[in-house]
Amino acid sequence: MHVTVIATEGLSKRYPRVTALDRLTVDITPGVTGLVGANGAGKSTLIKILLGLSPATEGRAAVLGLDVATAGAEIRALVGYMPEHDCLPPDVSATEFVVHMARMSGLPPTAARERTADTLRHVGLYEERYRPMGGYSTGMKQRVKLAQALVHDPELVLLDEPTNGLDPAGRDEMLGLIRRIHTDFGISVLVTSHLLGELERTSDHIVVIDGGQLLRASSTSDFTQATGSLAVEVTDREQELLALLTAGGLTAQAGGHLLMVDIADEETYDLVRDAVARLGVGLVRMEQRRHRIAELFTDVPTDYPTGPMNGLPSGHPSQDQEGEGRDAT
Ligand SMILES: Nc1ncnc2c1ncn2[C@@H]1O[C@H](COP(=O)(O)OP(=O)(O)OP(=O)(O)O)[C@@H](O)[C@H]1O
Repeated sequence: MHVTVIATEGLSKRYPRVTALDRLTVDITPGVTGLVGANGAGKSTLIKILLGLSPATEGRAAVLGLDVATAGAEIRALVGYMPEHDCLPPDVSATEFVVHMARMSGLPPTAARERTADTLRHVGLYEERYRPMGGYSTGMKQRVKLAQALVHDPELVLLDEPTNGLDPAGRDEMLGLIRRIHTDFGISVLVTSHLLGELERTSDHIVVIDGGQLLRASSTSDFTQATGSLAVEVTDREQELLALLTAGGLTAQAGGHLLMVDIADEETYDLVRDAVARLGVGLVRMEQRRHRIAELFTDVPTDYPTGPMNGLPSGHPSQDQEGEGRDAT
């Protein structure tokens, strides 16, 4: 087991007019890692460099301990890749296609057929797998793309925008499948999305890039760290409770029967409980509001077509994806 599945150091990719990656240094450990960034942030560029398909302009990167500059073929034998765009031949069935991809990865014919059947079943394609893919829904095509990334039993899969174009139910199913790639098979996953909210649910670690630069890399729990506020709902006398808490040195706001109390430290809970007891009012609930990743980014563009939970780290409204409006969760 590699302690670091992906490591980059000062990695840059410059095109004549655009710097797609700008001195990116990041370590990615085993598990599910979400790579978040607006359209054009450099996610696909990073994936192509990691697969050894596109040379970096400067800097270094290693995948499973192998140098991307010299060991591209070895890396591609150990890594599965799900590309962002539709790339499936319409006249071929999922079974034929995935068997072909398994053979390309070096599996002998019988193993390729067996692995194909298992993998297609795993991603939820059954009888449809014998029909030409031209008639498939977007969700079915995404599943085939996922299956071909998994068929040769890789150590790591790189999934480029796997939820693209899916409706909310399809997206949830895809996110569940992605999670299980790691929990059921122990395969590490790097999954990209411009939607922070969905990666927060799926990933152990989150890496945020913007304009080709690293904005943040940490565990998902650090992102969602509970430093926020305590929601306290009482049956009545909320203004008196507010006065008591404020007198006790806490910062709080009241609205209706609900008070939002800033958590100063562990004692905050005791102070709230004691004040409620002193007033003799009923405590309906007391719960901590966790910050969600998207709330950490304050400069969400106002013209972005989705709700705030899917906010982006900077102002790059989505322009070129087929599924606009699909993000309303
Ligand atoms: N072959 C290329 N030639 C010139 N510029 C490119 C090329 N490939 C990508 N770029 C530019 O590099 C930047 C990063 O692109 P990249 O595709 O990596 O972004 P992304 O985060 O994957 O976004 P998306 O989800 O839209 O693909 C963009 O400004 C893009 O226009």
